[in-house]
Amino acid sequence: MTEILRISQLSITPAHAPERKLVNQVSLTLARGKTTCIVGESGSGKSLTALSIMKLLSPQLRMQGQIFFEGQDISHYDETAMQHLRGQKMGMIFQEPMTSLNPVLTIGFQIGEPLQTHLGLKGAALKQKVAALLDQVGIDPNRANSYPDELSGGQRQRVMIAMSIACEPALLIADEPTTALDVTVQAQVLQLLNALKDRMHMAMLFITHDFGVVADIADEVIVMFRGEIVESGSVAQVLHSPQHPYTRALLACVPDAEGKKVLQPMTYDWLTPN
Ligand SMILES: Nc1ncnc2c1ncn2[C@@H]1O[C@H](COP(=O)(O)OP(=O)(O)OP(=O)(O)O)[C@@H](O)[C@H]1O
Repeated sequence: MTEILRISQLSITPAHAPERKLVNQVSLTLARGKTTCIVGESGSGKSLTALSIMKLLSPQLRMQGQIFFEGQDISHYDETAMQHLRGQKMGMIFQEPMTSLNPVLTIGFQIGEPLQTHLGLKGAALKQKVAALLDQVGIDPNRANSYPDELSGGQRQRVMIAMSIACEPALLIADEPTTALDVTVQAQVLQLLNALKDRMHMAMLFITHDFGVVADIADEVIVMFRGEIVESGSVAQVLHSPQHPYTRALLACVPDAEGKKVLQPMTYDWLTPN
C-alpha cells in the first residue's frame, strides 16, 4: 500500500468554544489507487474532516492534530504552500458545481486555469489539454466555449471533475458530488470518477451519506458519528458484518429492493454518557 495521506488525531473546535469537539481525535490513512468513503448522518463531521486536509476551514474554527501528505507534515503549511498543493496535488469537488464555477467564464477557460497556474501551459498546448480533459470526462470538446448555465447539472459536475483532475492530483476529495443529481446521472458520474481514479492511480476520499454509493465505489469505509470515527474497515466488512450499533442503524435506513426506505427507530443506548 502506498500511503498518500495520513491524518493523525485530528480535532476541530470552534475558536470561541474549545470544549465543543466538532471533530474528535480522527485518524485515517488514504492509499494510492483506493477509494475511502466517509459515511455518517448530517453534522457528523465529514465535511470538516475533508476541508481540514485542504486547510479550507473557516477562520472561526481551530484544528489540532497532524496531516501528512506524501510523507510531508503539512499541518503547519501557510496559505502560499497550500495554494501550491490545492488544484495541483489535491483536487476537490463539491455537491453543487454552480457554487464553484464562475458563471461569466467559459468552461474551457475555467478548466484551463489550473493548467496555466500550476503547469504554465498556454497557447495551443493549453487548448489541446483542455480539449483532452473535456473528452476524458465525456463532454464534447467543441463545447469548450460554453458557459456553465448552458450545461446540465451532470455536465457541470463533469466540468468540475475535469478541473479537479487537470493537473493529475495524487488525492481527489469528493464531498457528496452526486447528491444533487438524478439517479441515472449519479451512476454515470460515479462510474467516471471510479475510472479516472483507476487510470490516474489517485487516492480518493469520498463523502456521502448514501450506502448505495458506498457499495458502488468504496474500497474502505469510515463511519463517523458526532465527530468521531465509530467504525472503519473494508467495504465488505463494514457493509456485511457491521460491528457498531450506529453502523447497523445507518445500514437499516438503506432502501430495500423496491426502493422503499426501511427506517428503523435508532436508539442511542450504546452511547456512553459524557
Ligand atoms: N464554521 C463553523 N462554526 C461552528 N460550527 C460549525 C462550523 N462549520 C461546521 N460546524 C458544525 O460542525 C459539525 C460538523 O459539520 P460538517 O459540515 O462536518 O458535517 P457533515 O457530516 O459534513 O454534515 P452534512 O452531511 O450535512 O454536510 C456540525 O454540527 C456543524 O454545525
